[in-house]
Amino acid sequence: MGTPYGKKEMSFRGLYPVSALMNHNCVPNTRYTFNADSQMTVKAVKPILAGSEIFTCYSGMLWGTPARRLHLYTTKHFLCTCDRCADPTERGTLLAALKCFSPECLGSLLPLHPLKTNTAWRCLDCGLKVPNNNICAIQSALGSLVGSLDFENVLALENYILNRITKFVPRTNQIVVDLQCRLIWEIGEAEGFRWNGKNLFIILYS
Ligand SMILES: C[S@@+](CC[C@H](N)C(=O)[O-])C[C@H]1O[C@@H](n2cnc3c(N)ncnc32)[C@H](O)[C@@H]1O
Repeated sequence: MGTPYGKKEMSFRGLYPVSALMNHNCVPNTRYTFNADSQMTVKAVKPILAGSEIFTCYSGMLWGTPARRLHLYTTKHFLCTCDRCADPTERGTLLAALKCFSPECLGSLLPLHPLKTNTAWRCLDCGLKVPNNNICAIQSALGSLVGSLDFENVLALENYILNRITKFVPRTNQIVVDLQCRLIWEIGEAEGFRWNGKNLFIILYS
């Protein structure tokens, strides 16, 4: 367990026999926190009707469907089939979307059948169909790119988001969202850092 970003990440294991009864949903109805004594608190994030199931999320909330499903499969041994996983657009968030491979098209590629692991992907705009192995190659190259980043260099990170990564993926993609969260984290933590009042706004809202 740990905080998602930055130097304050920590790792520990514990036995939580009551909360361990919760099943997973990619749109859970609870969230959990730990205090300094490692006690866990589970809170509802929306009204839960008496008798309905209480869910938690075992995976990254801001990861796209292929990343969440792979993580759940390798760590918890099941393939999630929840409504969010079944929806190619993930409720319009387009977190997994890649830029269309066709040079003239500005559209986004999304999985055609997200519950099938080897699904082809299709452009929402031009309809171009791309086989799953091409998509995996791009995803792995993007993972290596992000792995080489220095997350503590705030200006380099901002420049990277504005000028480099968004050449390859749409701004909705989980990598851009994750980098934005890291940037916010770093700005909040950086000693004496002064926000110029412009760039972050552009990153977050353009
Ligand atoms: C921590 S246990 C959850 C409680 C468990 N269902 C029980 O009855 O004790 C985690 C396991 O529950 C199952 N599980 C949880 N959420 C699931 C889901 N959305 N779909 C399929 N299996 C799930 C998986 O086998 C997973 O490894």
